Amino acid sequence: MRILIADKFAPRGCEALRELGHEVISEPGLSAGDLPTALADRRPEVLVVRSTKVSEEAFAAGGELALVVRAGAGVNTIDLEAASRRGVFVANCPGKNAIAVAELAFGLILALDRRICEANAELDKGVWNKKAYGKGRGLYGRTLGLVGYGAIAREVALRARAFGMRITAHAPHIDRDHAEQEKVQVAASLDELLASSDVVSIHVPYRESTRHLIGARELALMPEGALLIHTARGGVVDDRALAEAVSSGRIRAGLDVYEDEPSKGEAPFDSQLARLEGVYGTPHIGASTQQAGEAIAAETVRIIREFTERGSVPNVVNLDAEHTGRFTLVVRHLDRVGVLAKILAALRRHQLNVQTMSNVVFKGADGAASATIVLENEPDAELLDDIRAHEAVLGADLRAM
Ligand SMILES: NC(=O)c1ccc[n+]([C@@H]2O[C@H](COP(=O)([O-])OP(=O)(O)OC[C@H]3O[C@@H](n4cnc5c(N)ncnc54)[C@H](O)[C@@H]3O)[C@@H](O)[C@H]2O)c1
Ligand SMILES: O=C(O)CC[C@@H](O)C(=O)O
Repeated sequence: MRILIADKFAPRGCEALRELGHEVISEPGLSAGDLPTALADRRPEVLVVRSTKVSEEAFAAGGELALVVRAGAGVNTIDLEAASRRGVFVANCPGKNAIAVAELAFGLILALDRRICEANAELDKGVWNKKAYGKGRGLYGRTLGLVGYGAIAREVALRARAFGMRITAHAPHIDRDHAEQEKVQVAASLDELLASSDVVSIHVPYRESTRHLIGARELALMPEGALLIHTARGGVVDDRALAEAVSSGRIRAGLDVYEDEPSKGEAPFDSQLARLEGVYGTPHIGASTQQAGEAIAAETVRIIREFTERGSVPNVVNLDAEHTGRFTLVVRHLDRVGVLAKILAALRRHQLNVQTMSNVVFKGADGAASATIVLENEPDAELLDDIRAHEAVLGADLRAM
């Protein structure tokens, strides 16, 4: 297969893909604007991206594309609807950079509490100012509020426990057993979490429903002197409202992501928010450790390998989970050419649409096989009789799901 890698990617990952026999084209400098032309010229079947946006236009140009791998967690940079319309699988690498992001989030928390950045900047200028910088509040016994409780938030919680912090979390679906085991309290609401936390750390994906999840109203709920850590995705926080809250001196913030951040590795960035005194900022480097890069590359290789060798896509994010069908038809049959086609022809005669289908073969030289066919509508008895009447069919059963 031809694989286009349109972002920086661990060299070990490129080598592993070549060892599997794939043609790998690495173009780390490609921008979102260049991507449609690159896809039309190179005609890859697989595209690997990190921050590079994959637009409707890119999907339209990439006629051969069958799989897009987001070498990271967030998939908001990929037009998933455009991918689904063309039957292109999109997969990500969930959790593989979670530790790296948690480490950065903690770096920001510690640095803000002790004002390490300003203290260091003054020392660099030859100024000794123990008086000003000896006023950290300390983390022990303070409350950390996690917005979202997925892979990254859990890693942050693990580290917070080591610092003796109390932890609360808010997310739509929290595994309460896991939370209890990890000594994480489930907040009754986002508002309650914001009002009761000394440090709030955000770990939710960017979607329509999480756009400006944290705006002026939510920021106003945070106690005086609290810290807001945002390493999730530009757009989850209303940056303008955050700039006002920080400018007022009520809260301070540690940020890795911004609403107007560049998608390139190097670019000018004239951000009023990032320049504020009460803001510590990093240029979207949460996932950028050598360890995370290698873990992401290994997962990307695994996804591509599964896809090319077995046709299945681990971590696929654009399949219709709701549309799983209501009836399962299990047909045991002789493992011969044409039997499945006959079963499908019977389904067509009865106007039944297949949702998912799989076929397994029993051990043995001249064996039998079993097909599992998931349907949305209930087949009538006549269809079952039709299928059972086939000389190569050993049995057919219908189950309601
Ligand atoms: N800074 C970086 O470099 C970097 C790296 C990796 C991921 N990220 C971002 O962090 C996000 C989270 O990553 P993850 O691996 O923890 O994802 P995850 O899918 O494991 O967890 C997401 C959590 O958010 C929760 N959630 C969803 N909507 C919510 C809402 N409205 N309110 C509260 N909680 C909500 C989910 O229930 C889940 O608990 C990613 O989507 C990505 O955008 C940033
Ligand atoms: O690849 C990166 O540098 C950022 C990735 C990160 O934002 C993610 O969602 O995994």
